[in-house]
Order: sequence, then C-alpha cells, then structure tokens
Amino acid sequence: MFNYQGKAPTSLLSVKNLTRLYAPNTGAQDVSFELYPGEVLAIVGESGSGKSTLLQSLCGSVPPDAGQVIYQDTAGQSQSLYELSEARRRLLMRTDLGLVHQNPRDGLRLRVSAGGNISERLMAVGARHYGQLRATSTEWMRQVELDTQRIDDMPTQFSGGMQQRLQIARTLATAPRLVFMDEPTGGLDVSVQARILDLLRSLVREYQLSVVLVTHDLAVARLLSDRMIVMKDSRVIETGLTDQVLDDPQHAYTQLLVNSVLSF
Ligand SMILES: Nc1ncnc2c1ncn2[C@@H]1O[C@H](COP(=O)(O)OP(=O)(O)OP(=O)(O)O)[C@@H](O)[C@H]1O
Repeated sequence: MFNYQGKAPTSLLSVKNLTRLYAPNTGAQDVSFELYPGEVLAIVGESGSGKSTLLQSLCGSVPPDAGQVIYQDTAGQSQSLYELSEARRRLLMRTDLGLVHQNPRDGLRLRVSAGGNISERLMAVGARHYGQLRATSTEWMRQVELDTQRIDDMPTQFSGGMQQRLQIARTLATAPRLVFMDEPTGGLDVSVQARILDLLRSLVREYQLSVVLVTHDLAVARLLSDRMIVMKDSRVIETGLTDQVLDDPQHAYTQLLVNSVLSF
C-alpha cells in the first residue's frame, strides 16, 4: 500500500475548498484534501452526510458551487477539472478516471455482452484490433475471477456479485490513473461482499491503484484505505491515517461511529 516514508510525492488530486450545497448544511462544503499516487482515501460518514455529493463533484459529474478540483495529468500538468472545456473534461474522464458505481447496472451496458462491455471502454481510448480486444477482455475477466467461457453472455445473465466483478473489470481495463468507487460492495449479500472486497484489495495492491472510496462501512474503509475523511452534515470533521482515526478517533462523532461498530 501507500508508502509515506521519504520525500512527499506530488499529489494526483488536489481538492481546494470544494462546496456543493443543495440547502444549508446539505451537500458538501469547504472540503479540502490531497490524494497521492497509489493511495486509497476513504470518505466515510452516515447517510446524508454528503459523501456521494462530494464524489460526484470530484469525478466531474456535478459542478461545485465553489472551490477547485485539480488533477495532475499523465504529462504532469495540473488540470482544473471544471475550468476545462466540456470536451476536454469528458476526454480526461474517459482516459484517466474510472468510476465504480454501487449498482453495477449503472456502470454497465446491459444490452452488450460481458466481453463487449470491457472492449467498449478499450475502444473509447483508441483500441481497434478485434483479436487484441478479445484477448484483453478475456484477461480482465480472468483477473476479476469471472468464467471466461461466459465472455459472450449478457450482464443480465450474471448474478449481482458477477455484475460487480464485470463493472470492476470494465473500469480497470483502461488503466485509469484515478478510480472513484461509490459503495462498491453496498448492494451485495455479506458473503458476496467479502469476496468482492478481497478482489478489490488484491487489485489495489497489484496495480497500485489511486482510489477515492465512498463507504458508510468502517470495516470496508479499514480493509481498503490508507487514509480517511469523516463527514458529518456536509463538512469534514476528521481526517487522518485510517488506522489512527479508527483506533484513536478524536472527534466525538467519530468516536460514536467507531463505538457503534462492535468489531472490525
Ligand atoms: N440532487 C439533489 N437535490 C437535492 N438534494 C440533494 C441532491 N443530492 C443530494 N442531496 C441531499 O444532500 C445531502 C447529502 O446527500 P449525499 O447523497 O451526498 O449523502 P451520502 O452521505 O452520500 O448519503 P448516503 O450514504 O445515504 O448515500 C442529503 O441531505 C441529500 O438529500
């Protein structure tokens, strides 16, 4: 996982005083943080605290009312997400960023085969050779432990857990530099959740993924993240290394959250 030793690297994502409010204290306000390459940052908090609003603003889908989202592109240039033209922002989102939705159906094309779902993303970044697309899609199905014999099956023929694996494969196949995950195990049975979490943990390690992960589940944050942000009523109330925050929470609300979970 992320190594904090030595010289501080340049941040991949820099969020400055981001605000998106739907009503007073409803949404996300005055959020600032840095995300470094290879780091997994969890955003936690109870339902309605503003986690998804923040994530949507970070990944380019909901413009903030104020503040900046600055992304370091492959060429090392700082790109202020909402100061780019719509076309440039879309291109950046397609080539550099990936999003795993809570509901796999939101991140899959249901009328396209499993292999087609993965190939489509590869084609969006320029891949064209049919044999190569097929081979890469097969390899990604293997990576997420899906039966490669089912490459021509439709996602609707898959179980919820299998659909989530396919969505993860589709998202990671283009090697995004930054992956956003919104409750990636949220809608699944507990046993399926555990297996998807195992998979995500090994993929994060193997590919040194940089991830912003939204979860209300502290156990998920513990398992996957290096650092965490705790939100309440639209604001960040605590931030720090995951183990530190969970083992020694400073804010009364974080203490309550941690104490409400028996063991994790
Ligand atoms: N499009 C919208 N229009 C109006 N209010 C909204 C909109 N989206 C979110 N909100 C409100 O903003 C607040 C934060 O919602 P948000 O979905 O960001 O919270 P959350 O922490 O992700 O919650 P959950 O864990 O339940 O998904 C809530 O009070 C919600 O009702």
